[in-house]
Amino acid sequence: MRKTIFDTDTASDDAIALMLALDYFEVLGVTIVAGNVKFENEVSNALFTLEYLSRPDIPVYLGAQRPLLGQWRTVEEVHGKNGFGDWEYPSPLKKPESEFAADAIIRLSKEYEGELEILAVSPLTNIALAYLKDPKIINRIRKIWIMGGAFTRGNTTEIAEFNFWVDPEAAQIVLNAGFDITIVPWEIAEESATITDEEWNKIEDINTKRSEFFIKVNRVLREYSKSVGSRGSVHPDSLTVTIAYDNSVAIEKVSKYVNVELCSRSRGAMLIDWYGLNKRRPNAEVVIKADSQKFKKYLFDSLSKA
Ligand SMILES: O=c1[nH]cnc2c1ncn2[C@@H]1O[C@H](CO)[C@@H](O)[C@H]1O
Repeated sequence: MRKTIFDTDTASDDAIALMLALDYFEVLGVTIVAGNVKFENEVSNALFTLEYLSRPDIPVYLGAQRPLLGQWRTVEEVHGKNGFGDWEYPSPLKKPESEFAADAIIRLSKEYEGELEILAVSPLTNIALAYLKDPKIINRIRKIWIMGGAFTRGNTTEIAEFNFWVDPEAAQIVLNAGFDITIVPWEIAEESATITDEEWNKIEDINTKRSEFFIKVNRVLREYSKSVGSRGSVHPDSLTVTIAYDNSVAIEKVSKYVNVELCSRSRGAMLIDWYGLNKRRPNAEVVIKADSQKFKKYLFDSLSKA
């Protein structure tokens, strides 16, 4: 099995993405970063998810509790107060590790040199810190799969997607470091990874421990997504993990030089040099079309497991 680290600001869809990652990969660690909701809620959500899915053996490492430089806001309106749709789940017994997330990423990249992949469904602060401490890490990490960026329809500002918006400095550092990167932008998820009412009802009917988990953690996400005009709950992190596992889910991709804007109103905007105007080598593959049916088949298969 391919070896991965799951880097997450654990709320709603992050937890479903973690469930998929546990099915598809050997997850060597879960690293927590500031983003969606209060840090302590993200930690608790990750610990609980691992217990709920009977994987308390997987270590959880605490990472950056704020972005490198900027101010950010958490988005409880999107995921519920605790990030898990206000579900008052029992407190997890499992505890996090004492090693700092960025140090764990560096150590694991040495132990599994050339093999380790990172599933980055969160702001990129932890990965930027790991790179700043040990720049040679770029030669040891096989691949980083990033959920981030919007082409034009920002979900956090007019132009910015949440993960890039929370820590655009970190995103810029990671994108320009020299890693092998694939980016799954926001609009691709909205197009291909939105769970409609009909699909939501089908998930309710599956009636497994996993489907019950899906419904509970995503309840507020669904209401929020519909209130801003999406056709249902949007699952960008789950789509990213599925594309990492089966690249044929990404139907169209382009290799381009990608950067992130750091300034004022357009802070966090994804800048794609479509026409090679900068004469810079492509630093990322960007997914521009995904196979919705194939993604949903993977999701439903996983939710149907006992
Ligand atoms: O409005 C939202 N819908 C879905 N995900 C969101 C939203 N706001 C923040 N996130 C979080 O940021 C990424 C997507 O931009 C996802 O990683 C999700 O965890």
